[in-house]
Amino acid sequence: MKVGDNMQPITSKLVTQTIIERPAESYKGNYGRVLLIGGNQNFGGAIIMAATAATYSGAGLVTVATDPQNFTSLHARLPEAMVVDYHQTDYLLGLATNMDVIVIGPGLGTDPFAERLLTAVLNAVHQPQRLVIDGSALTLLAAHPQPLPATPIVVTPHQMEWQRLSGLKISEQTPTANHQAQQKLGVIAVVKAHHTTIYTDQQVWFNPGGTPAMATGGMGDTLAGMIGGFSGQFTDFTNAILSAVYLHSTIADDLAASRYVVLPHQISALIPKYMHDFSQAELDD
Ligand SMILES: NC(=O)C1=CN([C@@H]2O[C@H](COP(=O)(O)OP(=O)(O)OC[C@H]3O[C@@H](n4cnc5c(N)ncnc54)[C@H](O)[C@@H]3O)[C@@H](O)[C@H]2O)[C@@H](O)CC1
Ligand SMILES: Nc1ncnc2c1ncn2[C@@H]1O[C@H](COP(=O)(O)OP(=O)(O)O)[C@@H](O)[C@H]1O
Ligand SMILES: [Mg+2]
Repeated sequence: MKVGDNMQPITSKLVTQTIIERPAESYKGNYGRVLLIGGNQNFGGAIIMAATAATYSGAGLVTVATDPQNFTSLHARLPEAMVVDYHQTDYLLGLATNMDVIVIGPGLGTDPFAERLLTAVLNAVHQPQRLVIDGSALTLLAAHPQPLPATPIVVTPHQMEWQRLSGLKISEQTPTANHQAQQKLGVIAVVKAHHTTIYTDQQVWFNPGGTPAMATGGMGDTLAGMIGGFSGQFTDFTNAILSAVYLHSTIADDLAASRYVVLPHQISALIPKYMHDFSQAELDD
């Protein structure tokens, strides 16, 4: 990725300013109610990894709407998460309306059920809920374009999902072309790659971190969960997204110093420690 002249790096200072120390007088309701929707019968791991990342990122309350077959395996690793059968659409939409953040797509699949569920959720999301669209939900959106809710939205495609969504072949995905495509979509775009780039209406950012040790299934599901967890806690949506992208690769880079591959759950396990360190770091003047 050629660094365009108008691209800004995400800096540790931005992360330090975003991940602030928690006031003592607070409770879980202050730290975001996050709903994650995905995990069909083949891709249960995706939503488990996303929910794990959201929980370890400090979300106040995490609910997972998934295939019931995943309930036991999810609770085996993440008793903190509440569950709902994503086939119970009316009940799920009732829950969704009280959520601060909704993450949809990890392991969702692209069958007709998934398509109907995505449409139902997109029609139900309302201001000021924050929406993270990842994985299969992006592939579905590209195949079946539909109006997006008027609320803060971020999409987190890898380069092939971005090709589907933007129409830009991977070889054409330059910062300028990506920015134009993002402006047309009217959402924040996190285009994941060796150096992930992030596009908002105002600015193009690039993530200085990243290692090929991250090239393993579940790494993007984990990022989607981190973005969801951060978006439920930090006021500025863009800074929450940028901080999640930066921390995701910073943890991986540190682990990759002594590991050939970094596993998604290894990153999630370290999120609380890294968030602590950034919340304590002195703001360099
Ligand atoms: N353990 C699990 O349950 C996992 C489930 N996953 C879920 O599986 C579903 C499908 O996601 P996938 O990304 O696997 O499948 P996709 O069909 O979206 O993407 C895979 C295809 O895109 C191409 N591709 C992907 N990234 C590329 C890149 N950077 N450059 C060039 N070509 C690229 C691959 O060659 C392949 O043809 C998603 O819902 C995802 O969340 C994956 O996250 C993997 C782990
Ligand atoms: N060579 C690489 N260098 C840096 N980061 C990488 C590399 N390969 C993959 N990643 C990161 O791993 C993640 C892959 O996302 P994705 O393909 O959606 O994974 P998933 O299998 O979870 O869907 C992205 O955050 C991407 O930036
Ligand atoms: Mg993915």
